[in-house]
Amino acid sequence: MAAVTDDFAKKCQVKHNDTLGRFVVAVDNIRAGETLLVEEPIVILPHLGERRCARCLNLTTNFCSKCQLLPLCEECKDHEERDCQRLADLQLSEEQVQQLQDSQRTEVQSMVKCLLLREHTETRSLYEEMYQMDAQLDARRGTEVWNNYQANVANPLESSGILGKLWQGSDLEKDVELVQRLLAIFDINAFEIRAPESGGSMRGIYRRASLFPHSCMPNLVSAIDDASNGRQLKMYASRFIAAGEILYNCYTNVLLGTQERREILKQGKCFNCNCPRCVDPTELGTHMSSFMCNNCSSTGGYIVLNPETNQWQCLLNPEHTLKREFVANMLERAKEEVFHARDNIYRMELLLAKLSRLLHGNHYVMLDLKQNIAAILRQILQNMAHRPNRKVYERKIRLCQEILLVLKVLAPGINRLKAIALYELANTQAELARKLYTEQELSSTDLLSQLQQTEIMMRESLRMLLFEPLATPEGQLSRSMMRELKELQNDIKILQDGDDVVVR
Ligand SMILES: C[S@@+](CC[C@H](N)C(=O)[O-])C[C@H]1O[C@@H](n2cnc3c(N)ncnc32)[C@H](O)[C@@H]1O
Repeated sequence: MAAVTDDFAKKCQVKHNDTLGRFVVAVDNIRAGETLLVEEPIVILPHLGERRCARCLNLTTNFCSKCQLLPLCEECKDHEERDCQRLADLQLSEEQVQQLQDSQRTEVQSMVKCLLLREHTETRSLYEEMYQMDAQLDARRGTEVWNNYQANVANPLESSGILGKLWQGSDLEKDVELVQRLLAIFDINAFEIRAPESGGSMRGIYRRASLFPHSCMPNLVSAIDDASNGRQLKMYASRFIAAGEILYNCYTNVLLGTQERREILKQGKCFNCNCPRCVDPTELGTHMSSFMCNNCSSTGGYIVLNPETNQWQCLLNPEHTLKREFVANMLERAKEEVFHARDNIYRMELLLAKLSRLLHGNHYVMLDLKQNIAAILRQILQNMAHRPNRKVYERKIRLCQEILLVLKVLAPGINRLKAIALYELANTQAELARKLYTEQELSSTDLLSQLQQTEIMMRESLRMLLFEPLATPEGQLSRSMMRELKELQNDIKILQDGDDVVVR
């Protein structure tokens, strides 16, 4: 566990300042796609409210019958012997065990898993490194999260007697905030990793990767290989990085608006993000949080949150404003409507048309709708029994182009979302061109030119995805794209040789 490549030591330097705490800078120039770090997690934890088998990480409600303190699913016979034995040796009473197994207290098991790292000489240094991570205790003390953790994790651990028994003879008991510190370290430093079941996720704590500060315009990409239970993390440069530049990861979803991203970072990670995107009310001209100005919409007037006045004001005429409560209520309603329209393409298209009178076409709520519509169109196009007509292809192409335009600004360089949107666009354009050619609505010269354009997009997408570890869904996609690209190149060659019958 927790092996790390030498690249980090060679290419990165850890520094400290008052704003960022510890952060990392590039020692030398770094090429786009260059790997900086390959690292295994110190520990893998379930999300709050979930329990996962200590052996296979599948969701379970069962516990190991020997130690009774760590979850073990029905399929797995045992978990790590030294952990099991150490816990069994504590000889907790039935009542104490019950207290710790309470279904409201799932974080207790995560804490036990981490405390066990300290118990073995092989893993003690990992525990100590984890303990040094940023915890932001001053910002968290007395908050709702703190109080919940106190009631559901710290107090039960304390009163069950497990801490006293584990720490007998050491002075750890004097550290009255130790449990809160570790819980805060999980919240502030964890990376989201894929769980064994489809769509599920878990948390991973990584020694070096947790040192990278956040920017909503990062210059790094993180990818977690989930081929095995190892969940190896790779961090690579998304663009050229000059020596001395700070290396930034992104802790949030780039397809959220500034207020939402900042709120997540403030609540979850205890800092105010002041990256170039967060301080620009137009979000680098994408208008991902902008409203239409009723008075100036014909002349391109958009209402944005003016950082100086803290009011929603039109960029063309600051007299035109929206009340903060109106903005908040409107967005809440819009998100609810999007949620209810999900899976129904007609309702989503109607909602998109309705919201376009209020929100900029790139507003993050609009982009969410567009992504959902594009996903349904993909399913329709994949099922030829639907006999999709030209308009379906054209609609999907348009949506992919609109999403891509925003991503090109927000995520310059290598980016997974951009690569996938580009692939979706290329693929749909090629399918439409082939369909039109078969229906004799496109000449072989036009088909050739369309397929050549598609090839350029496909190669660009593949160029980005090839940096992904093979065992990730994106890594797998890149392998199937290579096959598609070969077929495409084959068709292009046939058309160039003038043997168009084969392509039909
Ligand atoms: C995962 S840790 C990063 C490493 C941390 N600075 C340290 O000293 O260990 C996340 C914490 O770093 C700080 N941080 C990261 N990015 C920041 C940013 N853009 N602005 C201010 N603080 C930031 C915040 O305190 C945040 O809770």
